[in-house]
Amino acid sequence: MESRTENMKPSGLRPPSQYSAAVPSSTTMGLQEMTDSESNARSRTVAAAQGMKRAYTGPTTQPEAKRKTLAERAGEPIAANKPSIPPPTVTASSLIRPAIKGTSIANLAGSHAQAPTATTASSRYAPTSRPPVTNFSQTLGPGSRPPPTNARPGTSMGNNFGQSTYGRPRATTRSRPVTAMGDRGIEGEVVQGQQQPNGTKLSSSLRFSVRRPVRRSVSLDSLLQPSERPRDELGLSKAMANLSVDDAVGEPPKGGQVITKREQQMSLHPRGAGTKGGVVVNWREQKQLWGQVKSASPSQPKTPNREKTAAQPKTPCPDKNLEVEFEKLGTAIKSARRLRNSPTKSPSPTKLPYLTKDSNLTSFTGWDVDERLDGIESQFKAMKEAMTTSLSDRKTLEDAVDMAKTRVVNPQTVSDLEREKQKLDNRNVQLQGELDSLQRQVVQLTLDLEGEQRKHKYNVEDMSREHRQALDELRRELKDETDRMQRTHREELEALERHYRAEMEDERSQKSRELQELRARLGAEQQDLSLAILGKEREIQDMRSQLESVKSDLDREQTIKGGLQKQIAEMSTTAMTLEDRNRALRAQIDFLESDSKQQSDSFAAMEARLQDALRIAEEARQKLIKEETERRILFNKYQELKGNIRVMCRVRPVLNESEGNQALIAFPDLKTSAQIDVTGPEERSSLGHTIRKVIPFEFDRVFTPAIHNEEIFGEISQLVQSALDGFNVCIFCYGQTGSGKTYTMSSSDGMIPRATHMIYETVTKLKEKSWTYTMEGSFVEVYNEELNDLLTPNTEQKRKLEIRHDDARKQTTVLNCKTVALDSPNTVESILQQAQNNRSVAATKANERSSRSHSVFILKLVGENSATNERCEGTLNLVDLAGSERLKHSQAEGDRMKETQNINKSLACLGDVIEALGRGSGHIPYRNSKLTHLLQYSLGGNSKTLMFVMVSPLEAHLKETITSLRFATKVHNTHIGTAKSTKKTKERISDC
Ligand SMILES: Nc1ncnc2c1ncn2[C@@H]1O[C@H](COP(=O)(O)OP(=O)(O)OP(=O)(O)O)[C@@H](O)[C@H]1O
Repeated sequence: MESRTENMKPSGLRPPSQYSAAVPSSTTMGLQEMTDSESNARSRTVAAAQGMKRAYTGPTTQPEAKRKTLAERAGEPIAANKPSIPPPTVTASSLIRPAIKGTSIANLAGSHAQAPTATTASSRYAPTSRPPVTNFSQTLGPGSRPPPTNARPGTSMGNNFGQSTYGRPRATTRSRPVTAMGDRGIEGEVVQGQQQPNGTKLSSSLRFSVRRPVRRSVSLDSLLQPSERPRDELGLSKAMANLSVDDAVGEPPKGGQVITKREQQMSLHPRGAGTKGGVVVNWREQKQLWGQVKSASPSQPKTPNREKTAAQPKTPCPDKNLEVEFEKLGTAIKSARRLRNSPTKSPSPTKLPYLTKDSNLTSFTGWDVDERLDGIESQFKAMKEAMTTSLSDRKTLEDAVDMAKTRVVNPQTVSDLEREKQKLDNRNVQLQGELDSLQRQVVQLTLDLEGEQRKHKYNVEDMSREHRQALDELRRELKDETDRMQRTHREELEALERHYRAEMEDERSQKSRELQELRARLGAEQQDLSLAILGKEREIQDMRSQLESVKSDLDREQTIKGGLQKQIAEMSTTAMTLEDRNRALRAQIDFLESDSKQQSDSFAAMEARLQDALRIAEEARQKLIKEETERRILFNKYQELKGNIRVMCRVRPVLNESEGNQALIAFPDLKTSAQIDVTGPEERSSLGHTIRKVIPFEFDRVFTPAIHNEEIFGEISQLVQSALDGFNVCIFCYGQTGSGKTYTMSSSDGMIPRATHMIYETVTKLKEKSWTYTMEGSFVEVYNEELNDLLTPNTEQKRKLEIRHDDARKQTTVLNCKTVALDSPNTVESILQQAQNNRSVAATKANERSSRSHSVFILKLVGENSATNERCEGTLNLVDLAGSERLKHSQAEGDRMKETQNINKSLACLGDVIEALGRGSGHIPYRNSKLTHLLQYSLGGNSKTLMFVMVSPLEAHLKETITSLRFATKVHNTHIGTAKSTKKTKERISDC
């Protein structure tokens, strides 16, 4: 057996002592007496080996197997002559493997000597499904089992009982001579039993030598066709194979013969016929025996075997034993299953040999008992079937034995057998000779083949060498070629690189030259362009100046053209008149030429009527001039009746939400539009309540935020007319910063442009009444009590302005002040723009662009009437006062504070002057401030003064608003010149 089997653990199902004691000694052991180790394939080997080891002291100590006598051999062909006996379908190992405690498959096999199990020992690793080996001869030949590997140990048939393998090299086992078994002997390769690691030679009796001869048998089978073999030889081979299988589990040899235990028990073994027990013969031994037979058979006594056979006590029929043992086995399996299913049940003491929970399971606690039991059961069934088959085979064999016995008894049969033996020997010798010649042929062929192989090998080596050399040569050439090509390519590459590099350098230098040229050209072009641009700018400036001059020329030409057109129109009118006159005169001439009296009377009447008409026209013209003069006097009286100093109030609208909350300002009398109610800030009443007073103010006119400049000018246009009539008129705007003074006075549709436009229109109309006017305008500002000329640019040297009063004419003149003749209405816009630019404007916290000076637009109007020789000289002063905010509120510092102080001072002086005028005081403090000094003849006397008090609608400016309104009320209550009714207003408390 294989050496590894020794390493296998012993079955835990039975103590080793039990099984080892049971195996070798008991020749009649039943199934129950077999240990699990024996029945277990893994343990079986050990058990067998141990058993064998105990039985044999060693192969070397055993005597050589006794050669079979002819008598012993005589019975064999008989059994072999029954080829119809079916081979066992179950392998020995498959029988052994599923066995449970107390069951020994070897014993089973031994007890049924008629059921040979021609399987290999390796079948313990093969399941029962392995295809059964029909018989020994069937395992040989092509297409049979695969050849065993060399690792396999020696066969069971030769090594153990035939001879020792000690000191016998394996190589010597090849090419064995023909054995006593005829063709079988030479078919099998005799393999020596292998030395086990423990030094013992394992018995191969548990294995079968069926596989071993396979390798050699292939060639030999091809040499010896089965059809050529005698039928009886085949039968003999099979019988021998069967015998060897059965004997595998047999006892040690007795007297040089290996006799199984079963053969000792039963004399019915087929090979026992004519002999005392079966002979264990492996192939090696068979070959030896064959030689022995050849040499010793003639002198071999025949009778002992026969006697031995005859003397063999007939063993009781094993069928019954088998059946009993099968029953026991079945019962044991059932019990085991029951025990498995009811683990709490104590095992019966009588069934101790079975697997119980008390069994020594330490080594196999991990086994799956159910699976194992299932396996055992299935294997048991298979075994049962095999045994059934074996029994039938046994019966057949028994019949054959009986027949053989009959032959033995019959001397004729013995002689027949001898003859047959002789024939067989002859045949064997003949076959041996053939085999020798065949072997020689084989050797020769082998030698030839080897020679051919050597030759071929040398040829191959030569060719491969040549090929290698050629290949090396080719490789060298290829390498050289590759190197050469690479060198060439490298050189070409370098040359190309040099070439392109040079080209690139050239290109680069050329490009850089071009770039430099381009840069130089670009720089020159840029210079030219900048020069051209400068020239163009100069041209543009020239063109602009030319355009301006052309424009002014055009204006002048247009004016001239207008005048000429007028003249043409007048001339054409005159021409038409003259033509009419001419026609009339011609008619008159014709009439006169007619020289009739009627014509003379008619002419005289017409002449008289013409004279009347001329007289009436003159009277009407005189009346008209007189009426104009009367209108002026009446108008002036009307103005004086309205008051020479008038106060109007204007509330500007809220510009946007960011300005803050709106003050509570009401306009209660929309009919007269003369009242304004301002709700004052919160106050504490005497009772401690928080109250807000509603302060009513009344003026000549109150303008709501919705009123535009046009409507406001309608109110002051009469004052402009007064100026045209020769009165001094002063219209000024008073109010805190941002209340809308400049907007009312100097904006594009403010009072100044509107007044000048009105004056132009009126002057044109007055020409019909023989009035011609000259208009001069000047713009000054009072800043920090200094007079500034706003029409002289700040860049120019400004001379100091001085105020001169002409008491006789009641006119004021400002020396060194630029005066502009207003010969067209457009001139006023340019004057206003120029003045606005030169006006002192500084940033304050109250208003970003607050006017820090009082500006005064002075328009002198001088009119002459050619018809009446009348002359009038009036002055229209349009004053935009500086912001009237209080110093505390404005938080002015430094220069701003000084400005504010001067502003407040001049405003205070204005109030004082107005108050003095109202009181009719003999001394009017005009000289207290530059402003009042400048406006001396426009305040008081027969001058007309209009003060606009400007009101901011914001809650934040409420206090300033009230202050301004109170100042305006004071002015409004001033009586200058004519009597004026004064109304008293009373404050009331609003609902808070
Ligand atoms: N009636 C109005 N309708 C529309 N906008 C107005 C009106 N009155 C004043 N404004 C605007 O209010 C702003 C302040 O007005 P304005 O400059 O005339 O105030 P001011 O009293 O002259 O201030 P300052 O004393 O600082 O010169 C301006 O932007 C102006 O256009």
